[in-house]
Amino acid sequence: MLNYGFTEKILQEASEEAHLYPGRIISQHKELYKVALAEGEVHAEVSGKMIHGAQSPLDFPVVGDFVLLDRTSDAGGYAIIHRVLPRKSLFVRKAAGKTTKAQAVGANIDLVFLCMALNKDYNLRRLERYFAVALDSGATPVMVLTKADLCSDVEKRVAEVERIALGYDVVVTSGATEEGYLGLKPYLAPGRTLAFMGSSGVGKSTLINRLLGAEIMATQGLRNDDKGRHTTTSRELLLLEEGGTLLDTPGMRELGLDGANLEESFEDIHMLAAQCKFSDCRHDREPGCAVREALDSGELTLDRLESYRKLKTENPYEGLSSRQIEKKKIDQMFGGKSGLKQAREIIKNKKKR
Ligand SMILES: Nc1nc2c(ncn2[C@@H]2O[C@H](COP(=O)(O)OP(=O)(O)OP(=O)(O)O)[C@@H](O)[C@H]2O)c(=O)[nH]1
Ligand SMILES: [Zn+2]
Repeated sequence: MLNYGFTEKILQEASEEAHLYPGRIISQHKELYKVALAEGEVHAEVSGKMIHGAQSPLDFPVVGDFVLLDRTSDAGGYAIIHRVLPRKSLFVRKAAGKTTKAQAVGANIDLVFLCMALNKDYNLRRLERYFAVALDSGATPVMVLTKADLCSDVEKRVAEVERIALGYDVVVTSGATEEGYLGLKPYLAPGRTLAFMGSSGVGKSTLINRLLGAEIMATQGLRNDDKGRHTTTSRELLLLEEGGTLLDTPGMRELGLDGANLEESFEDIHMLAAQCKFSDCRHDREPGCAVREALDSGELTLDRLESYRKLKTENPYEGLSSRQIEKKKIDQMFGGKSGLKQAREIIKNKKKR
């Protein structure tokens, strides 16, 4: 049980409803969940009450969630999920079009490896976006630079990434050697849930297989022969040999560029902007602009400022959490300008917290 990341806090919360049993979602296929309990694994569905009471798709369980079930065996029919326990973190894919709603892709991830390869894939601006998504989720990000064997200037790259990492760890790995993954090992711990994010082909599977160890690697091999890689029976929450769990879903891997938290990942620019003479400074030609001063002194690069500006125009919901986005949409629908004002207030308050 504890292997699957159950903490004292979770068990405490679960014990408040003594007639229900705590479990953790290990996979999902449409409305059918697979849940790990102390007694084993069961198939489960959500209760009718949960369906009717749901206000958003985010109210439903997702892989990684701790839930409360009505039984410990599905021999007589699917178990029923009655509650989703409070989440420590949540990764959300934000709406692409107007009709699609936010979709949860992973819950209760403690630490997320943001992978970028040290070859042609290397792109600081993209890493900044992943970083922002991670900060938005509540998980702790770790920057992972993969394929070190393909790079002749690793130190320079590390220094560049450290400059955008705001003090979070930067690790270099390589799948080319047996020991190339060892930099990740210190992050494994019993009860801790890890996940990987990064573009396709950067070497996530290669690293994951090393972390999983021999036994589960065979399972992975089987899955690769299979067209449907993630089927009802496949597990998306995996136990690691060294302790801890790995949450690996297609949705998590691909989770890209929306839902970014610009407030935190561009903290340096925000701090500079706060020192501009005018509070509505556009950092263009205004006198007393701290951002332009930083550009002149080399403290801030033009690249970074431009990627910030670009992201800002691409993501009108910058700095807002999923809940706040919903609020902002409503405000915009009914309040026009005042709605926007309110959104700014939210951002300000968020920063203060
Ligand atoms: N040179 C080199 N090649 C690597 C390294 N790690 C992985 N590769 C190769 O890069 C390719 C992609 O690696 P994967 O581990 O499948 O990448 P991934 O990030 O899991 O990709 P998706 O499954 O699409 O998300 C494979 O051909 C690997 O053999 C590395 O450290 N160095
Ligand atoms: Zn300015």
